[in-house]
Amino acid sequence: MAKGSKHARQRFRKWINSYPDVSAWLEKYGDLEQQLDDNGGLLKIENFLPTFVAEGILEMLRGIDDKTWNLTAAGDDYVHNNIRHEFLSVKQGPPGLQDVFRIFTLLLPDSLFTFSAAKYCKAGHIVPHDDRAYTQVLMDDGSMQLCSRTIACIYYLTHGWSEADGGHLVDLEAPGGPQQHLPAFNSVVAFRIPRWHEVKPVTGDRPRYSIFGWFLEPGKLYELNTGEEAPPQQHSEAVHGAAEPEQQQQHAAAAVKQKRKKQRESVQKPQQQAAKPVSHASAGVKKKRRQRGVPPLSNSTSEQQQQQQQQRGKQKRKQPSEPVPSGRSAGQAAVAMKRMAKA
Ligand SMILES: O=C(O)CCC(=O)C(=O)O
Ligand SMILES: [Fe+2]
Repeated sequence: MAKGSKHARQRFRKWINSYPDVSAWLEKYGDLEQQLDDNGGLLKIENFLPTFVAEGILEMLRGIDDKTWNLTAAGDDYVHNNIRHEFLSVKQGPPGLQDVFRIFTLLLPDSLFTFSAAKYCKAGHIVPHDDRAYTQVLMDDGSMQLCSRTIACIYYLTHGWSEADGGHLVDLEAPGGPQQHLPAFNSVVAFRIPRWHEVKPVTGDRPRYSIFGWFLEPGKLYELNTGEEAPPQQHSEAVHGAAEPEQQQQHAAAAVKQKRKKQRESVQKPQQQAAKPVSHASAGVKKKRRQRGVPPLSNSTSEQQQQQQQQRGKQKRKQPSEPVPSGRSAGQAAVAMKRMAKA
């Protein structure tokens, strides 16, 4: 989008607020969960949005001033289960940012979610982690629902990102060994959680912009990482970029699929029961949510809950990258989108 072009900005705003346009565009990507299953749990999509939309989002993120970006960082104190990371993030941000997040929510319209924008400056990074974490969600009926992250989704926005700029997302569970993904402009990576990965330090001077977030499911779907678990053995120093022989790749993909299926089956049943005491949402509400097809419930997080969450984070920090939940709910955006659909 030409800088300062009012027309381009209007076109961008109109598109992100048009349910028919957004949903028609996303339709070509099919069912996200199915795609993940068909691709060994991780999916990469180039040219994810129309270029003028990607440009519009980038312009919005570039326009966020330094005061608004929050530093998200932790040292390497593994005793307290911290995970080294450092980058800037924003959950509320400028008007329109929620509209941007809403686009991504439509990849899984009936799921709860939480999205933020990120800016990694030079040296910004996250060490290996697997994204397991719980998030308190305030439901429409005023109850709190403890949710687990189930799918991660990251959308990259910096133009002309090259190998020399660093900041690669490294998939540490790729079938053939660690696989680097260049955070290329207008590309998306989504993967099922847990999955070990890291963000290599940004080495160039240009910021690495992204939208990142998670889809959430009610309940404790897994145990949290105690900090003792290590990332999968890195087979070699070299990171795999080249394709494996086809047969080997298929075997590996099948093995990952099988492993994921087993993981999901084994964690869901017992953990959902374990989640009951923390969930105040009515059984009916939960059932409906599980059946999908019912608009997600809003989940704005109150001040008090934010504090509790911060406190918990201090005591037992599990994952690096989720900023303190802000008032904006997981479900609200999708609900708003549904309203748009009716309009
Ligand atoms: O930005 C990325 O490539 C990944 C970010 C990430 O792993 C996280 O926020 O947990
Ligand atoms: Fe992550």
